[in-house]
Amino acid sequence: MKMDIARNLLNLGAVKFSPQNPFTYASGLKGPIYCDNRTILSHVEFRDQVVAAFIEVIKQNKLSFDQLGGIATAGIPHAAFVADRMKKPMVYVRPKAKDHGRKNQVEGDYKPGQKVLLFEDLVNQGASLEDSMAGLTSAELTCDACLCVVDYEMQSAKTRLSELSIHLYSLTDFSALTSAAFELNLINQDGLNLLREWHADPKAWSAKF
Ligand SMILES: O=P(O)(O)OC[C@H]1O[C@H](OP(=O)(O)OP(=O)(O)O)[C@H](O)[C@@H]1O
Ligand SMILES: O=C(O)c1cc(=O)[nH]c(=O)[nH]1
Repeated sequence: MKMDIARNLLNLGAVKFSPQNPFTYASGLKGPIYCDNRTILSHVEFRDQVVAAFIEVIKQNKLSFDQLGGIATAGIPHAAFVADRMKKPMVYVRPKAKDHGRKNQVEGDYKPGQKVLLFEDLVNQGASLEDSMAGLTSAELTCDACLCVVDYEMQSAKTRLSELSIHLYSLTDFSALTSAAFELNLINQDGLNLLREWHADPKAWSAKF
């Protein structure tokens, strides 16, 4: 499944490589790859495949939850499509609480003690997931798992998630994306080496720019 989803993302043009003029990420770090999972929403066949793959992961791993939870913004549509297909309730989590209205960070109708299964589009450093966990905890909700389309398999995110006792399930990851990109001749051996160098130490790589 991971290679198939990776090939489809690459064939859609959702993944861009720009080592000379790197992307700036949500964390502020710079890096040579950007995967725009938001483009999945515009491609109905692939979007259906992604929804089906998420549901397969939930069923195969017998994941239990009271509500599905989308992480704002890019995780929300995935949670919404799956919630609709499975006929399950859903909430979404803002990066921080609103400072007006009901001042919520978690939006929806929920009760203290309920368990949320989170959806994120991509996990890089894991900060967005950590912020969402803090929001769930403040709202007296629990969570022990998150589903994402792409996991960059960063050591910093692994450490963070293990401290938060969150199990991450991904439809594809850095390893599959780079293997598929090489296989499809979108990157050559030098490109692959550069991506691996970035992945081994993203902070040191970013500091060069
Ligand atoms: O694991 P992290 O290092 O936190 O990075 C991943 C996050 O960054 C992106 O969100 P972005 O801030 O671009 O906002 P969006 O979801 O509203 O597009 C992405 O959608 C993840 O939420
Ligand atoms: O870290 C990020 O902000 C990030 C990386 C990436 O490849 N795609 C994305 O949407 N966000």
